[in-house]
Amino acid sequence: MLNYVTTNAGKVREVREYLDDGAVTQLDFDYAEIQAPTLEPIAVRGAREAYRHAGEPILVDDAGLFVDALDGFPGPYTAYAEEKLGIERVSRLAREAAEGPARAAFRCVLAYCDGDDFEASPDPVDRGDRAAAAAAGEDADAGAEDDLPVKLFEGVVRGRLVDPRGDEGFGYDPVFEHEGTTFAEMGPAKKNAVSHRGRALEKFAEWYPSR
Ligand SMILES: O=P(O)(O)OP(=O)(O)OP(=O)(O)OC[C@H]1O[C@@H](n2cnc3c(O)ncnc32)[C@H](O)[C@@H]1O
Repeated sequence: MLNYVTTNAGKVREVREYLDDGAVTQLDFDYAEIQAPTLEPIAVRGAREAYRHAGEPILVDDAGLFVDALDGFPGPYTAYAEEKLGIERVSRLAREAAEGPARAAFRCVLAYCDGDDFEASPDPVDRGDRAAAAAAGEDADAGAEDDLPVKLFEGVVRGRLVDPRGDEGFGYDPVFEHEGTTFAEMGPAKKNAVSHRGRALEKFAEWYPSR
C-alpha cells in the first residue's frame, strides 16, 4: 500500500484518478516544510520524516507556482502566498509585474521513500546546512534520517495567470490557464493529462512497478 502524504483533498482526488484507486491511501501528515529556494529538498525531507513516522512506503507531493515576471516567486512559498494574499491577488500582482500576460510554471515534485536501498536520486538536501543544523542541535537525528534513499519525479506545466474562471479543482486552479483553459475548467482527468502533477505521476507510475 502506498501512503500519499498530504493534507490536501484536491491532490488526493487527482492521484486516485491517475493511479489505481485502491493502491493509494491518504496519509494526512503535516511534515515540517523547511525553508529552501527549490521544492526538492522540502519533498526529500518530508518523505524521510513521513517514512520514519509511518514505517510504510511514502509518496510526498510538493508543488509551487513560479511566476516569470516575479523571478520565480512565490515558488516554495506558494501556499503561504495563497493564505496571506489569496489567489486573485497573487494573479493580479503577477500581471502588474509582467505588464502583459503573466507567464508562469507550476511544478510538482514527488518524493518516494520506502526505507529500502535502491538507486536514489542525488540528495538535494544541502550537506553544509544539514551539518550546521545537527551541530546546533536543531536536527538531532539528521544522520539517521539522511541515510534513507529517496527517489524524485518532477513535472512542470507552463501557463499564465488570469482572472478566475471555473469551479473544479483547488488552490490556484481558477487563475492558472493552460492553452486557453484554466485548470478549474478541467475535470481531474483532463487536468492530469497536462498538469505538473500528472506529468510527475506519469514518471512515477512508469518506475513504481519495478519496486
Ligand atoms: O503540503 P500538502 O499537505 O500536500 O498541501 P498543500 O496544499 O500545502 O501543498 P503544497 O505545499 O504542495 O502546495 C503549495 C501551494 O500550491 C497550491 N497547489 C499545489 N498544487 C496545485 C494544483 O495542482 N493546482 C492549483 N494549486 C495547487 C496549493 O493550493 C498551495 O497553495
